[in-house]
Amino acid sequence: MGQHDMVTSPVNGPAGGPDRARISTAKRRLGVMGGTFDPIHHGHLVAASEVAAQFHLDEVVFVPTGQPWQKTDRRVSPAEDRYLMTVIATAENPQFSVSRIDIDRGGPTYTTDTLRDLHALNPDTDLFFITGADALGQILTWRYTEELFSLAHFIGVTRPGHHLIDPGLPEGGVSLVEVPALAISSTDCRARVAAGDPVWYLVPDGVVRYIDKRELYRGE
Ligand SMILES: Nc1ncnc2c1ncn2[C@@H]1O[C@H](COP(=O)(O)OP(=O)(O)OP(=O)(O)O)[C@@H](O)[C@H]1O
Ligand SMILES: O=C(O)c1ccc[n+]([C@@H]2O[C@H](COP(=O)([O-])O)[C@@H](O)[C@H]2O)c1
Repeated sequence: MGQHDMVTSPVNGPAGGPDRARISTAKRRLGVMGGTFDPIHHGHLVAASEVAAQFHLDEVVFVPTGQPWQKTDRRVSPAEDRYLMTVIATAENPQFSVSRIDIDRGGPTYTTDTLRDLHALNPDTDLFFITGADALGQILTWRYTEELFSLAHFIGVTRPGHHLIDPGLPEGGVSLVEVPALAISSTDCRARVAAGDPVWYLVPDGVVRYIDKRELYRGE
């Protein structure tokens, strides 16, 4: 049996007969939480945790963007800072992991590349790409969408201030899911730090300390 195979509950045979264990070849279910994470905040973490529970995911991998090509109108923190904040934020949850694939690939980050690489690294795995309502609304502007939608099932999650609607993905390609509403954004966190306001409890404690130590977002 391969490492990803799972044994389902045994199916009982006829009364008095032998039990027969039914072996399923169910694929591993990997959630993918892509984001710029500048900084990562509790809105991201709650969305990933809730989707993992609702969709019976085995794991959620957080994938910080390398170069978020649609965010050229703003300063984006170095990838290593965003990566380390993501590692700190997810470290205590054994179901969460972080991947450097988008950072190490170099160049602009396209989710089609992300999902292709994750398939190569994780055979026999179904991918579930998690997006907030705002990102889902923009998905038809992403690159290589003709391949994108065949690589994963997309899960759009509610986000305060944004309407959650299917932007017209191929039939069965997207699920819309309600998650606990946290009106937190990275933009607001950066603005608060720049203004000298606290971000305690908006981001994990370790991320507050990292922002402070690295003097991120000051003077922005
Ligand atoms: N509070 C939230 N609730 C649900 N989903 C969220 C929330 N914040 C972000 N997301 C989703 O998480 C993913 C990554 O988001 P991102 O890293 O760009 O954070 P952000 O808060 O939207 O950042 P910024 O304010 O800098 O644009 C996107 O799919 C986004 O829609
Ligand atoms: O593939 C694309 O062209 C594309 C364009 C914009 C955003 N994305 C992905 O969407 C996720 C959220 O991005 P962002 O910019 O809202 O942090 C992240 O994984 C990005 O790589 C992907």
